[in-house]
Amino acid sequence: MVIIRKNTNFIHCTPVDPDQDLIHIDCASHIYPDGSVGIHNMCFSVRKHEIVSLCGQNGAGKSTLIEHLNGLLLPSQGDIWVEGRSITSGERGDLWKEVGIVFQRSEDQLFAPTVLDDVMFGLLNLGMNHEEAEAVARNALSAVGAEDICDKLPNYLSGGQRRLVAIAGILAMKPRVIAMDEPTSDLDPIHGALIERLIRDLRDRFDISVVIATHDMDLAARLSDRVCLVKNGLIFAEGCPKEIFYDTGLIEEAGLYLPDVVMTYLEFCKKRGIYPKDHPINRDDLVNLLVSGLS
Ligand SMILES: Nc1ncnc2c1ncn2[C@@H]1O[C@H](COP(=O)(O)OP(=O)(O)OP(=O)(O)O)[C@@H](O)[C@H]1O
Repeated sequence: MVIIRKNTNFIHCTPVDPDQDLIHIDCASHIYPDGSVGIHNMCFSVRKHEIVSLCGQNGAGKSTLIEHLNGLLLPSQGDIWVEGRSITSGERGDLWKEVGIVFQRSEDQLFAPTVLDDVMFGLLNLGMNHEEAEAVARNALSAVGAEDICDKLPNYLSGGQRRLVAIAGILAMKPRVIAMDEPTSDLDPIHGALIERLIRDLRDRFDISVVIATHDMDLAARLSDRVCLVKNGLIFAEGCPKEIFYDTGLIEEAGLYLPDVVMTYLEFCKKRGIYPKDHPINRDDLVNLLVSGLS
């Protein structure tokens, strides 16, 4: 079911289901010091064992929302609950362990002398001994395919390599939720595919929920359990990819484009004079449909 929210009628919601919602944000507003509106009437939950995408144009409010997930930013009006605990009224000192953020500009995240030191930094801060921290860090680097650059200086890494190291640093901390701002935007296709696989693994093997902010509708369609459309600081619609991406009016309202698979299928149906009743959302779905023959 697609949930539609109107800008004007915000109804504050208390945590809907503390057993399912790892994070629940009920943010009437986030106003930056210069008066810019980052968030306006945003209600958002991260549930257990899911990949959820935030899709919207530049300036829609995706990064602002992501920075609320671990209390880096707080609502000007409203509250955030992490596993049922309000973080504006309670202690938020250890939130960075539970919710890791991989920023769009990964270079802002790396500061240690070597890649390995960087990934070990948070683990040592947690009190892990050096040997154990090194083993965990090497595992995390290997999970993202960056084990061969562990002795390099972060300053000398390419943009894509920095992204991989930043993800490894967060992964090593084993948080409950990882939020990624444009996770594949500066990666080559091989590393992009590796990160895509890793995001699925985070959910399926490590039971970490993943929030992705992206303009890449193909990525969102392939990966997401749930898609949230963001505009003017508000999530104005959310649902599963098949519902959201086959609602062309909603996608247009968000100022986005349809994923390639959806566009191809709709054009194919139009040319054949077929009603588009199936909703393939990734390439495999589409190929299987075409092979089995459309009726
Ligand atoms: N530090 C800041 N100070 C003032 N205004 C800000 C700041 N960061 C973001 N904004 C404003 O808040 C609004 C939402 O920006 P945000 O970065 O969250 O959008 P976004 O959807 O992540 O965009 P993009 O896809 O370009 O990264 C924009 O109007 C932006 O100009």
